[in-house]
Amino acid sequence: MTRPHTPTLDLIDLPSDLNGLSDAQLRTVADELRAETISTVSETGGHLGAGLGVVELTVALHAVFDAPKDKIIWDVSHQCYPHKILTGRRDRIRTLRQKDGLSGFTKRSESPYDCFGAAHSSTSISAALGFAVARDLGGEGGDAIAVIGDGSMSAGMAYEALNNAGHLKKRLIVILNDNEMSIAPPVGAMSSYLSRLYAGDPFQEFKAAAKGAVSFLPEPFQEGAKRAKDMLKHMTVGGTLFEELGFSYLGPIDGHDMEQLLSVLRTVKTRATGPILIHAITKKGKGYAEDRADRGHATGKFDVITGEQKKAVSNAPSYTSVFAEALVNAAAQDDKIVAVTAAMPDGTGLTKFMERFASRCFDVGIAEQHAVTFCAGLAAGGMKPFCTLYSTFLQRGYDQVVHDVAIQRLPVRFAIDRAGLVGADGATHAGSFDVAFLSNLPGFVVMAAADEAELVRMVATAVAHDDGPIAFRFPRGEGVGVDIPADAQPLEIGKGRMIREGSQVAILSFGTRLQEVEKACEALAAKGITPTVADARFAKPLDRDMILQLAADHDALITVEEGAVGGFGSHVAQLLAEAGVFDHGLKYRSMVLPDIFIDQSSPADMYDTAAMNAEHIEAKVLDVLGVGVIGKLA
Ligand SMILES: Cc1ncc(C[n+]2csc(CCOP(=O)(O)OP(=O)(O)O)c2C)c(N)n1
Ligand SMILES: CC(=O)[C@@H](O)[C@H](O)COP(=O)(O)O
Ligand SMILES: [Mg+2]
Repeated sequence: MTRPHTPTLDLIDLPSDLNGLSDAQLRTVADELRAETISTVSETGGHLGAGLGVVELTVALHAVFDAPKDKIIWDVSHQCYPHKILTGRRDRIRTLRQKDGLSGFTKRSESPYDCFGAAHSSTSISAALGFAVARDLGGEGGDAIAVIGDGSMSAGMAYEALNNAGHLKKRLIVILNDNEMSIAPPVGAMSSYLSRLYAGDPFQEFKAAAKGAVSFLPEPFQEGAKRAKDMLKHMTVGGTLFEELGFSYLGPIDGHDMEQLLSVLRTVKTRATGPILIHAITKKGKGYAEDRADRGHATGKFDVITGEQKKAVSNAPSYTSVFAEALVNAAAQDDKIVAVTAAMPDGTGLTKFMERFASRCFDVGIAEQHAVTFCAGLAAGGMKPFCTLYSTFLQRGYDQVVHDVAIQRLPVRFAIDRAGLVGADGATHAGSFDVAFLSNLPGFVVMAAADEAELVRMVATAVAHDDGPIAFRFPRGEGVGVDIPADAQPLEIGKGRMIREGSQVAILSFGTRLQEVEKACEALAAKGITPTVADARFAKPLDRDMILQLAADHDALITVEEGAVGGFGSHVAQLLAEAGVFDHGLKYRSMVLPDIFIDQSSPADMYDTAAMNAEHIEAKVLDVLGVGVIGKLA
């Protein structure tokens, strides 16, 4: 594609290069930065809308503040592409989200301008407050500035931070980037409250004008401050929730109006003493995707002129859609089934459920902790809640899983999407830990689907299981293309299944690595080795009989799972050890994700890094049998 013409942006390598530019030139930088962002994401895919919404804010922040001394902390940081372009990474920006390329999020190891890494939401105010306190205690840094979206303001952590900041009264700047969008349209009373703060005509008719803001302003010692004063006369001041929490509230301001932004930020920089919240109104997807339903939140590669996305042809339905359809079908039969998502109705497939059973589907906003305990309450109240979260985001609700669900043995059904390595979102989004952190909880049932037919069976199993918490996990992306049972029956709890009988070595798979195991077996067959293969289905309770029989019948047993150490394989090892099987010479190997955070790439490549693809399984079999190890894997 033709790269956009960016003569002014070409002058900028680092934020300090913005210093000599006039305000008019900064406006031009913003326009060119927007074009460069669109052009980049058209080649890489990724999070487009959020970045487009903060282009002006990014330029203004870097023009007014002095990063990396001043700490600019991007919440979630899916909006950080313009920031990366301005902070010495423009030459690599088209490697975004690719193997060995730039991360799609801020990452401390990538640049000193990424002072705090993120990808999960609502951490920025806490981190900024930490920087502010460190600074005041003699640590490094100047100003601490958190930029947080309206969607991310739904999470409890943001309020924990505001509460603490309002009390500590440190100089701290929070910019609330309010675009009235999360990934989906925002939900909740707080979202309505923010909208009320600028109800009507956002930037013209603000009644409760000058009082607080004017006292906050400097004498008009420069042009910018004069403009700021004129503007702030029209702002809503006084009585906001943020002020009650101890913040000065400035806003709402037009987050695309460079003049307003520069004026307000310069004023704040000069005058702020305590915590201050600037409420900026922006449009997600500004300048390219603002009219789309999703505002261009995330996209594949696309043609800039037509907007058409270059989609890979898929042969099988995604696991997510198979899950969603199975749940909708189950809910049609059972009116006790309810579904909960934490701001990911599309990502989890629950949109379908919402359309069909609106009163039984709840988008609670970005609030995983609440989602879990809300489900606990629903279960205690006699419903059958499906708490539908990505593995990585369930991490945030762990105490709730333990304290509110497991200890009370409440039958919350956890549908865990994005299990295992997810690809371009990288380490922050990998679903690596759920098997480990759920399987150690007394009374939990933990399942992993080997394919989409199994997933449907696990939905049926979860519906039927009223005896305590139950979880099933499945990966991002397409299924295998197997037939899906029309009338899936619940599985017997704690029973695995034999896939094929062989000899010498048994491979016990948990989850979708089963396809890689099958491929490995084909390669091994050519070498005259025919492993037994079983699908464990359950990490908890384990199929003790099957596992002990496999151990008795083979020289070696290998477990394979898409999770970190401490999960399925560790439980199998514990069983074998306790049963004294090792005393009789069984060779045991456990293939788990390695003890590193794996950076973004394709899932297949990430599993290659993890040494968990078919060739690695084949090598493991050869190794454990002492047959010799193949080529590059030696
Ligand atoms: C804890 C957590 N839950 C869910 C997500 C998925 N997620 C990423 S961005 C996003 C929406 C954020 O909305 P907002 O903060 O308003 O930013 P915007 O995209 O509108 O700029 C969500 C739900 C996440 N990153 N972290
Ligand atoms: C930034 C974020 O957390 C989400 O946008 C995430 O990238 C979505 O991932 P999926 O594409 O797997 O739904
Ligand atoms: Mg938003």
